Amino acid sequence: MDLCKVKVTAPGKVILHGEHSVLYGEVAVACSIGLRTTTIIQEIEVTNEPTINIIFLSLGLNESIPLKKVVEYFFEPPFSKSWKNPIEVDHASHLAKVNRFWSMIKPNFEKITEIQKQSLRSFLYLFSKIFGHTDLLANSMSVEMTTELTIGAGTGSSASFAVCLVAAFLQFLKIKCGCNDKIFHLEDLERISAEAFESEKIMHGTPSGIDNTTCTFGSLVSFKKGGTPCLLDFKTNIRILLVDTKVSRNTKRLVSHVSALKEKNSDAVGCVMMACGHITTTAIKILEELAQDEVKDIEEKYRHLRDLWNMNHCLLASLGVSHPALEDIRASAEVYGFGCKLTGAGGGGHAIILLPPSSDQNTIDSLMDDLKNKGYAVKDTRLGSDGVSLEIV
Ligand SMILES: Nc1ncnc2c1ncn2[C@@H]1O[C@H](COP(=O)(O)OP(=O)(O)O)[C@@H](O)[C@H]1O
Ligand SMILES: C[C@@](O)(CCOP(=O)(O)O)CC(=O)O
Repeated sequence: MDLCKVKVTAPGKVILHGEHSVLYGEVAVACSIGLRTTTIIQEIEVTNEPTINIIFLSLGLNESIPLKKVVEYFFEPPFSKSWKNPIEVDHASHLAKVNRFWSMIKPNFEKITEIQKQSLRSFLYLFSKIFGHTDLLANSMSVEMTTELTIGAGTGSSASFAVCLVAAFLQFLKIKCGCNDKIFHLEDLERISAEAFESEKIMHGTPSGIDNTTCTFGSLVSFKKGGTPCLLDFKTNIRILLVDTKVSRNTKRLVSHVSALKEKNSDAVGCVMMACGHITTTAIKILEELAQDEVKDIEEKYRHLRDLWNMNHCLLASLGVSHPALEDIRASAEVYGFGCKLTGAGGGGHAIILLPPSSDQNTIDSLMDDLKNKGYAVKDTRLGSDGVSLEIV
């Protein structure tokens, strides 16, 4: 049999509306973006002991572990030659087993960075869960991961990472089982999102599920606390600038800040949250209209969206989750008449700037230059890119 090679990409995401207010019961909406993570799995003919080579380029991580040890430690009969029956494991005990394995195989595991530890834990958790009842792995394999996303800055790098890994493992398994599918079907996507959610739990404890859903399916996902993320049945292709303040922020701290503010000003903060909810609902309606085949008054709709982005930002700023760098970016966008808001928890992280289709490229270039000269990182990308995809290799 030929040596197997699989290449998969998955998008990152931004929260368009509903950050913070989602925690108080309001609807939020997230959207995939055109910046992607890529995973390549390649089988390598065995010359001696087979190994799994983990190469996470964005983390400067290159680890090699003996395949035999992984198989002995995690794999269990009954062995199957089908990819179709996902294995259920108890999350906490499987993760504890993964942690024990890493401490055993890599005695300095506790000394590497927390970011690297998280990625290695997730990797082995997913690998052993997906391949754990198969006896199809004999050769060495390399798993290489790269990303266009900034890691740890609210644009869904962890979900994009997990979705890519699961999708690549699943496709690898399918090929090993003799299946020649060249696309992911709905049941594959549902499984990819569900398995990636387990990795999100490793990274975040109690994730909402909005990130893994958005990075798997692409496009727009709405979400209410305590509910299941809902895939909106329309696509968008809006151009944005994604601006990285390079100011690190702590989501938990910002969430606590808002909660303390609400304790003291329950009605006022309640009204702000409700206003954010109204903005989300109106924005979804406009996005839905913009996704129709024949759209009337496009420019007017973009002006309306711009107002909603600006209003949403100011409401978030009133909660104390903006930052001078975010305000600076907004001021630059305002000079050119563009709408702009923080995305995610705020306090730094990223801002998004809405670019209507009529925007003049020279104007966009000038704005980008202004922002770069001020020290921000700027990416020109689109909202609503495809979800996880198989690439031909
Ligand atoms: N390309 C990647 N390669 C390896 N690990 C990654 C990659 N992207 C993200 N991660 C993992 O995801 C974690 C980032 O999660 P998080 O802090 O939630 O950031 P984000 O908001 O970007 O998802 C990192 O600590 C790292 O463990
Ligand atoms: C502030 C919050 O609403 C969004 C956090 O977004 P991010 O992880 O900073 O992208 C928190 C949450 O929804 O869990």
